[in-house]
Amino acid sequence: MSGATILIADDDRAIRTVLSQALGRAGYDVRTTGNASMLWRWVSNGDGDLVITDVMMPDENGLDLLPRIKRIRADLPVIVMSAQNTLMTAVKATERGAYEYLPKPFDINELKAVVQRALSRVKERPTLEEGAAQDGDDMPLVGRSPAMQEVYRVLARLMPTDLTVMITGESGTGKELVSRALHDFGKRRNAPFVAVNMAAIPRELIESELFGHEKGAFTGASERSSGRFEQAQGGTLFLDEIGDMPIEAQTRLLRVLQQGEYMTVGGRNPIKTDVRIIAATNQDLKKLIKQGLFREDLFYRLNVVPIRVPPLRERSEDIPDLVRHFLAKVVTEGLPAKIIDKSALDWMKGYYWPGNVRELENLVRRLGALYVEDVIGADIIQAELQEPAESRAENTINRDDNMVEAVERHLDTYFAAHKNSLPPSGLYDRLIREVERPLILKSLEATRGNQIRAADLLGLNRNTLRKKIKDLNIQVVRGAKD
Ligand SMILES: Nc1ncnc2c1ncn2[C@@H]1O[C@H](COP(=O)(O)OP(=O)(O)OP(=O)(O)O)[C@@H](O)[C@H]1O
Repeated sequence: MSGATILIADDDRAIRTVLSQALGRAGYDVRTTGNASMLWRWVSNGDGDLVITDVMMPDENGLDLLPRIKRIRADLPVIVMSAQNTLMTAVKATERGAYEYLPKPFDINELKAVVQRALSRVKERPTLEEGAAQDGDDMPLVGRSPAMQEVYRVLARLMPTDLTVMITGESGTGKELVSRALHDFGKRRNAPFVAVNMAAIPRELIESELFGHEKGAFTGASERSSGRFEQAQGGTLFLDEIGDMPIEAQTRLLRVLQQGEYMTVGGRNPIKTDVRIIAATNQDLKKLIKQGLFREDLFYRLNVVPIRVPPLRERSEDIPDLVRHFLAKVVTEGLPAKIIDKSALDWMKGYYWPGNVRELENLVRRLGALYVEDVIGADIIQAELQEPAESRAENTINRDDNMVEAVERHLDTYFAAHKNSLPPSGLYDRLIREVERPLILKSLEATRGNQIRAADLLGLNRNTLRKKIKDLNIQVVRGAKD
């Protein structure tokens, strides 16, 4: 729709200039203003085919103007750009009827593509009623890094839809929190959110857990029982650790996604279902597909919109905000208030965070519970977390060392870091766990996930190994062919 008129409101002259040049060159008529009142005047006069507005302007917040624009000109697409890059800005912009939300800084070509899309589809997007969004303090997801903003942008676009979503990310990155945000701010928010963790349910019970069972369907089924699909009716079903779903249950799930109905275990009549599915995994599903452990057709049904939650090490700039958030949270749990100083924060930014945000949250809780110091410095953090990412390579066991020497050196550093005090109690278990985890992981790798052979290799009883795998939260890729 070349020749269309675009109205731009931003109090930053440089942005106005860049946008008006780029869009002018693309063949649009562009009008710019530095305040919201001029924009409102143009819109109420019926001018313009599309609006691009900033949020913070000297006379009014662009997000407050948005519902008024939509009330008088519902079809006018509005693109909101903002440097206030929180999930709530993205959610509010979407809820109030923005066509698109672009966190600053953005790529000018991306903006041009959005403008083109908006003008070729001048049609009102479904908007949500207002009132769901809350401000600042209750922010469900903390962090304003570019990596998280991208997540927020996708979330905001998905909220008014029922699309199936697949959330991937390492353990502890916040996948469940993302799925909750999608539900809590989406159109199903008044209906149930039901979360099921595939890894936590015995495999033989998963189908009955999800779809329910009839009385007498199997030994022990003395009563009819409703499944999670029934409990989530009208709402959202969050299928966590989807890679652990047994293949028979996958077939059943695929049928639900294809036909919108399912049968209980032992049941004869199909039951209609209206549930939004959000799946999550920290495994590589493509690898599981190759190994015949995950159905490819189910993968494509679930992977309609993929969201990757980045590991914490890729967004270390979020660490200070997250630390502040967790410090405030532990105070509400009755633990003393602490300050984590800048040297400590800097050190944390260089750490690898294998357990991601969960590890950070647990660390903050430990600091509150175990240390008498009001101000926590880098030495304490270092002792708690052992070693920063950069020094990891130097500190790992030197190939020429024997293990005893390496462990001794490691412990010397650990004790030295505590200077005149002792490390927190529980050292024995902590250290053994640290050795146990890689030992079991490597043994499973060597036996390609075969637990019987791994138990044999380790000289452990099979049940003991199984329990350790569970306790240490180790993901086993099962069934790989030798
Ligand atoms: N961005 C965030 N802001 C605030 N808290 C967060 C954030 N991300 C994660 N958390 C917190 O970290 C912990 C782990 O998050 P969550 O359970 O959502 O991770 P997950 O990726 O689903 O983990 P797993 O794969 O192990 O199930 C939770 O206590 C959650 O509240």
